[in-house]
Amino acid sequence: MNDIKLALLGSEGAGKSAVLVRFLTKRFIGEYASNTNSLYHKRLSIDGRQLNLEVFDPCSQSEESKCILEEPLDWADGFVVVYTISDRTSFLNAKNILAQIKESRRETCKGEVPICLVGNKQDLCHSRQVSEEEGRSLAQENKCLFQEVSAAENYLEISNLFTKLIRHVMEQLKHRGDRRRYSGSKSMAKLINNVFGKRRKSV
Ligand SMILES: Nc1nc2c(ncn2[C@@H]2O[C@H](COP(=O)(O)OP(=O)(O)OP(=O)(O)O)[C@@H](O)[C@H]2O)c(=O)[nH]1
Repeated sequence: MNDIKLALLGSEGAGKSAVLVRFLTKRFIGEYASNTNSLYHKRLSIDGRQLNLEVFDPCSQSEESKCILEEPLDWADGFVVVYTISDRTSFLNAKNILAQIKESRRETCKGEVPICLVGNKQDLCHSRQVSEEEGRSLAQENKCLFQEVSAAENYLEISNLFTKLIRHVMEQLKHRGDRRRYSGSKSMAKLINNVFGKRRKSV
């Protein structure tokens, strides 16, 4: 069984939890408790391979989150960076996050870091502040997948995007000798439990 670890990053309220829960459950839930860091678990089968997926969804509101970025950067095999198409600040933040990911992996990751950039809340295109082209260019500059989505309205696009990202992660892991910097005894679950209190979710 392959273990795949993903981290969701992005501005507060960009829709990280909404995008993730849409992928994991096919449902859209309007409001989420956003004052805790969460680690989601799901067993998946992709291309006939059984996978153990763990996804870290940090909250953006806590004091702890101001320093949380470093841990997922080390821990995750791949990243989902979310911004809101109707909020330019969230796009600029996504740009910074992409730069931080690249910087943190410069020495350790020989190939490309599997990342997908997600422009969420496509249903709010009447108040769009970031064009689709800008999103696509940023993704191209950073060699990552890109898709505009609406967690509120769509499942398929989000599902396809996660599937592509997971395939990319599986490819990268095949070529990596140092499969894990965090081994079982120092998993993200433990880190989260130790630092922030136990909060793990299975869906
Ligand atoms: N219209 C619209 N609203 C959305 C969409 N996705 C999320 N929202 C709303 O945006 C708000 C924030 O969504 P969350 O998923 O909690 O965002 P988050 O990035 O996890 O936020 P933090 O946990 O605070 O970091 C909620 O009110 C959601 O209902 C979307 O695709 N369209």
